[in-house]
Amino acid sequence: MPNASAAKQAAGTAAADLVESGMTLGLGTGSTTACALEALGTRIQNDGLDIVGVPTSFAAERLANQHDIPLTTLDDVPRLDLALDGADEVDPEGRLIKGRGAAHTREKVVAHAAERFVVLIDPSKPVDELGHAFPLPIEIVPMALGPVQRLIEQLGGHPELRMGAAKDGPVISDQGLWIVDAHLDGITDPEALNRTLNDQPGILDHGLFLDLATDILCGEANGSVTHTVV
Ligand SMILES: O=C[C@H](O)[C@H](O)[C@H](O)COP(=O)(O)O
Repeated sequence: MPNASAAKQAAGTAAADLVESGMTLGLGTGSTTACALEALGTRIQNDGLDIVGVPTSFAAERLANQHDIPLTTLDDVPRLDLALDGADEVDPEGRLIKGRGAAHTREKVVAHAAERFVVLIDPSKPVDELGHAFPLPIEIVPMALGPVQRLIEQLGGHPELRMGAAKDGPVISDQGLWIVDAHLDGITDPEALNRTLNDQPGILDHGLFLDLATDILCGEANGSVTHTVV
């Protein structure tokens, strides 16, 4: 992946090194996980690594195909050995914000099905408190836009319907739904917000990932990687 930073490459390579033949994998979405998929493709080609993966998005599916990574679904493989994925923010307790690429709903399904959920980041991702650097992505049924926007305002935040860069109108997720980015200026109680959002009709899922990460691999620009077990 020539455009990825050295830090992302380091995290991606370290993640691929955790993989053993016979494993079932969750294949995450984003630029950091793309480095891991490329490294896995190289191991398949050079070492005959025997794996099968469940992709978390159409983008991940296409990348996996490019790297000759065999694919399956959670219909056929109920548990995964390892899920590899990126994050937008990681707090000191290993709680995450994900979904800058609007893939968080499938990513959460896959992470939840995995024995280990390995999060690949670079030094720009660790934060003291979630929700300052990135808004919280919320995938919604389009007709629930008004109620969800009002909920975010009641929570003291600012909702923004995500608009397409390459098309007019809202970004459409892989599920055909819309994304509202909740600008919250800090999430002081992620567990309470998680419960509130999970209780709101019309929300399919949101980008708070709590109690899911088991390992954080943080790549550095010099090629070293810090492995934190959560
Ligand atoms: O929807 C996108 C995903 O949650 C990504 O895993 C996340 O945004 C991190 O992406 P990147 O590795 O490109 O920073």
